[in-house]
Amino acid sequence: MACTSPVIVALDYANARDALAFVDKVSPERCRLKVGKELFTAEGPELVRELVRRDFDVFLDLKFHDIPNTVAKACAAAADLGVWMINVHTLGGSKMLQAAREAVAGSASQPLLIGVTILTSMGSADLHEVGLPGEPMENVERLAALAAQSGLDGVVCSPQEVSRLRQQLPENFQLVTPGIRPAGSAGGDQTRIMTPVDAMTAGSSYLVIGRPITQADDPMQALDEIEQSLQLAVSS
Ligand SMILES: O=c1ccn([C@@H]2O[C@H](COP(=O)(O)O)[C@@H](O)[C@H]2O)c(=O)[nH]1
Repeated sequence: MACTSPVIVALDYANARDALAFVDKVSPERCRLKVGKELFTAEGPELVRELVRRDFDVFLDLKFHDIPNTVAKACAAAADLGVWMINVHTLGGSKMLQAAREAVAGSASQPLLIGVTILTSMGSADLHEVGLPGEPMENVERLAALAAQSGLDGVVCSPQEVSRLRQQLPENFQLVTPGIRPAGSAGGDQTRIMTPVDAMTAGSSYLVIGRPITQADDPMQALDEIEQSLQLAVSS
């Protein structure tokens, strides 16, 4: 059975043992899983293959950003792992994005190819520091348009940009949103945040959630509560 939940749990663990202790308690129908830089650097592709073998939809969040040839080769290697979604930084520019698009199109498994716009940890002062003028919103809008023109399947953005992007981009364009914080949970290093229900109401396709689940005293209860809040919002 396919997963109908929008929740992608970020497996930001230091090692495979800790990650699999969480994974053993969930099923592929219940949630999707994200493997990011920490876990991938520690454990490599074999853990990704194991999650794919267990039938999970895996988002391999390595945010490739390099010259077009290198990114294309990295995307092809990522696609060959059989993952469901991969990503690149849109700030790599259209040549890099199109090279990634062609590499994925030529792969056997053809994962969704998503472009990271502006990291959800960044506010306007952080953008100005690196020479990007304006607010996160206008930067995200510009980069999301570039991603769409370059043939990507969607973008990573904060939930705060979703309702604006929904008015500008094709209906089937995927809006993948980290920066999700249930009411009362710590923001940590995230700057542009929203609750799971508000993000879905705004039009997010997927909610990427890490610490509010994985660092909770009881991760399964935290996941349950998020799921229940989403179900209640749908039924009300
Ligand atoms: O702009 C981005 C892109 C990726 N992420 C990743 O999402 C999760 C969020 O984890 P939390 O613990 O829920 O903050 C994490 O793996 C990031 O690498 C992001 O946060 N923002």
